[in-house]
Amino acid sequence: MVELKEVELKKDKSVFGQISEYNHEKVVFCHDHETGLKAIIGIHNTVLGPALGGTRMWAYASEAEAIDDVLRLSRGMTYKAAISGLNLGGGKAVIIGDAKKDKSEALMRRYGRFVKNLNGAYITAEDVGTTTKDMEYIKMETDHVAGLPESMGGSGDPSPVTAYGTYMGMKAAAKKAYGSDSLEGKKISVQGVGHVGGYLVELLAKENAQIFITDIYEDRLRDISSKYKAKVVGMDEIYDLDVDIYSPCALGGTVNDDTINRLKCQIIAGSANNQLREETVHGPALVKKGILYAPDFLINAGGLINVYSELQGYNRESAYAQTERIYGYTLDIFDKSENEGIHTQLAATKMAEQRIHSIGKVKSTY
Ligand SMILES: NC(=O)c1ccc[n+]([C@@H]2O[C@H](COP(=O)([O-])OP(=O)(O)OC[C@H]3O[C@@H](n4cnc5c(N)ncnc54)[C@H](O)[C@@H]3O)[C@@H](O)[C@H]2O)c1
Repeated sequence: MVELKEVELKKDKSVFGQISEYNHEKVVFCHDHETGLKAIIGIHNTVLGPALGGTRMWAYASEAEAIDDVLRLSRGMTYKAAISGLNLGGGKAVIIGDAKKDKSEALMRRYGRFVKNLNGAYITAEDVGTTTKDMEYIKMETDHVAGLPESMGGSGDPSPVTAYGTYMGMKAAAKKAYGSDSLEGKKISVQGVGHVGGYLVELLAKENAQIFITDIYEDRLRDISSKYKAKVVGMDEIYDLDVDIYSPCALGGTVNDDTINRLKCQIIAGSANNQLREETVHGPALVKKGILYAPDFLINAGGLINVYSELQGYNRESAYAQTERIYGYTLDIFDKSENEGIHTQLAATKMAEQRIHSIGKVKSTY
C-alpha cells in the first residue's frame, strides 16, 4: 500500500530525496537529440487508476525548478482526482522549453512516443504552454491523451467546467459563512480574468454579485468589465479591497504572510492551483484570521472531471452534473475541518488520502 503523507516537503534536495519525500511511483526523464525534447513525466500514484494530468511547456530557469514543478503538480493531481471521486491517479509532465519558440510537430510527436511507452500508466492532456493542437500531434503517436478538440470527439476547453466547479465551491463557502449560498450583492474580487476567471465572472454577474477584477492584460479587463459591469482594480490593490470573497484565478502562492495580513474577506475561493504558499503555515493562519478557505484542488476539479468524462465517451451534461457535486463535497470538508479542528486544506488532503487508502484495500483482494 502506498502511503501518502502530509510533510514539510523538499528537505532533501537530491532528485531521489525529493521523489521519496513526495512519494512518487515513477519519474521518467525523456530526451531526444533531434527535436531537442527534454521532458519529465511524474507519476505520483496509480492506486485509483491511470495517472492523468496535463503536460506543461515552460522555459524553466533551471532543471531543478522543472523537477520541483512536475513533482508538486503530479502529487496535486492525485489529491484532485481522489477527492472528486474519480477512478484516476495523479500524474503530470513538463517539457522544458519556450512554448513560443521551441515547439514543433516533431517534438510533440516524439514526446507522444514516450507517453505511449508508459502503456497507459500516464494519460496526458493540455496545460500551460500546450494546446489542443499539440494533443492532436500526441494522439498521432498514442491513445493515452485526453483534452482533444470537440471536433475530434474530445471534451474541448475545460475552463467553463472548471469555472462552474469553482462557483459551486464558492457558493458552498457562502452557505457555511453566511447561512445562505446566494452571492447576490456580495462583493467578490477575481484575480485573473483569463479562461477560468472570465467564465467565473459571467456566472457571478448572473447572480448580481458586485465584482472587482484585475489582470495583466488591459484589453481583457476592458472587455470583461464592460460586458459584466465589473470594476477594474490594480494588481496589488486587490489584496487591500474591502470584499466578502477573494477569488484567486491567476497564479499560485498568492495566499502568504504578506497578503493574509492585508486581506479583509471572509472567504477565499478560486481556481488557481497551490494558492497557499505553504500549506502547513498559511492553512492555519487563515483559520486564525477567521477566513474560510475553499481548498483549491477540490473546487478547481471541474476541468479534470470534464477530461475524465472524455475517457468514457464525452457527455457534457454528465460532466457538469458531476462537477456540481463539488458543492456538497466542499460542505463536507468544512464539517470535517470543524470536527477535527484542522484547517480546510488539510481536511481535504486527509479525505483524499482516506479514499486512496480504502479503495487500495478493495483492489488488493481477489
Ligand atoms: N483552465 C482550467 O480548466 C484550469 C483547471 C484547473 C486549474 N486551473 C488554474 O486556474 C488558474 C487560471 O487558469 P486559466 O486557464 O484561466 O489561465 P489563463 O492563463 O487563461 O488566465 C490567467 C489570467 O491571469 C492573469 N494574470 C497572471 N498573473 C497575474 C497577476 N499577478 N495578477 C492578475 N492577473 C494575473 C493572466 O494575464 C491571465 O489573463 C491557473 O492557476 C490554472 O492553473 C485552470
